Amino acid sequence: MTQVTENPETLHVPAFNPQQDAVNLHELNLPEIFNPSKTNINHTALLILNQKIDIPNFSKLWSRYDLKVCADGGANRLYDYSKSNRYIPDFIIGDLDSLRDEVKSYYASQGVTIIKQSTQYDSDLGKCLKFIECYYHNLEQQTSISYGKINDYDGISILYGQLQQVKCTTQTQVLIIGGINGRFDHTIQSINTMIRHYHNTESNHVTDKANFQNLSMYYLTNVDLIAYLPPGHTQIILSDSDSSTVSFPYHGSNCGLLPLTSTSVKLTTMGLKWDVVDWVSEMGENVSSSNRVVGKDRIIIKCEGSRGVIFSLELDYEKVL
Ligand SMILES: Nc1ncnc2c1ncn2[C@@H]1O[C@H](COP(=O)(O)OP(=O)(O)OP(=O)(O)O)[C@@H](O)[C@H]1O
Ligand SMILES: Cc1ncc(C[n+]2csc(CCO)c2C)c(N)n1
Repeated sequence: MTQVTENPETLHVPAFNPQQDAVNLHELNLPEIFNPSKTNINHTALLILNQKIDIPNFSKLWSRYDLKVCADGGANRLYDYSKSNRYIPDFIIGDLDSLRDEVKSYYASQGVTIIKQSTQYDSDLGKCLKFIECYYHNLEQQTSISYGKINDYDGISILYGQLQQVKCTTQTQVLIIGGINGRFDHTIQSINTMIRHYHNTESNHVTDKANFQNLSMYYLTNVDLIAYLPPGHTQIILSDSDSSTVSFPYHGSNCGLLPLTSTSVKLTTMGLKWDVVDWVSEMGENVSSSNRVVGKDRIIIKCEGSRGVIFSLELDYEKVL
């Protein structure tokens, strides 16, 4: 039987006990996204796509993330963002059809590595994500990639295929700015890339799926954060440590559980204003939008099915950054 419960504005949600409660436990640690600590995440990357940068307190994110990559015209956006104090990325990657000449020569003069990948069978977003994985994989294996030797058609994709055969043990977190709420085809492809990445449907090397789960990716807009919650249980951490008070940054925030995959998903939640039990959700049927965070410290979401659900969460930037 499916069930929706309307909760009070604040709800205690007990910590998840993996031994007792289930296998396949994932964690979405919200404070770690805005202020990553080295104890939980080994590597971080900020990926700038080609849309105007309008994230409040962008400079804080910039200083808290290690590797900075711009996808093609994303470099124009970074260049235009601040004329007085220019932000210098580590890499610019893409087919380079959008990168302006003055931006290219400025960043080249600042030592930025510019990698052309002219294939039209992958988005510049896809190329950058593969590159980030290769970059950290390589760092871990202590091998050196000569970036000048990557073929300028699809060299990153080839390198990516080769590296997937070597197990990687570190955790990388990629925060992506600019992939959502501009052009609709790009927005849907951004969501598709996130789902695809998790389920590894793009690579022939499916022998070691764990490799792909070492990289987590999130989209940030000027109003919300978007994440993929895979099949299994996800514990969404709302505060740094267990506190007796309400976790203010996210408490009361609007959120959505959006079944933007190709199949239905059965959802059970704990910590939302409208919690559900065994609730079948799919496009064209039931979809939970305009829900609200009422859980103290955490929310727990269970997804049953072959695919998970997209989670969107409204942000109060004054509080989270
Ligand atoms: N309007 C937009 N809305 C959302 N995402 C975008 C938009 N424009 C670009 N992106 C993202 O930024 C990445 C780099 O963009 P790029 O500079 O190649 O833009 P573009 O030339 O407009 O893309 P395309 O060649 O596909 O038209 C793209 O792969 C995409 O993920
Ligand atoms: C079926 C199919 N549809 C669209 C494209 C075009 N395309 C996909 S990614 C990309 C690069 C964008 O920077 C381009 C042009 C294709 N190759 N195959």
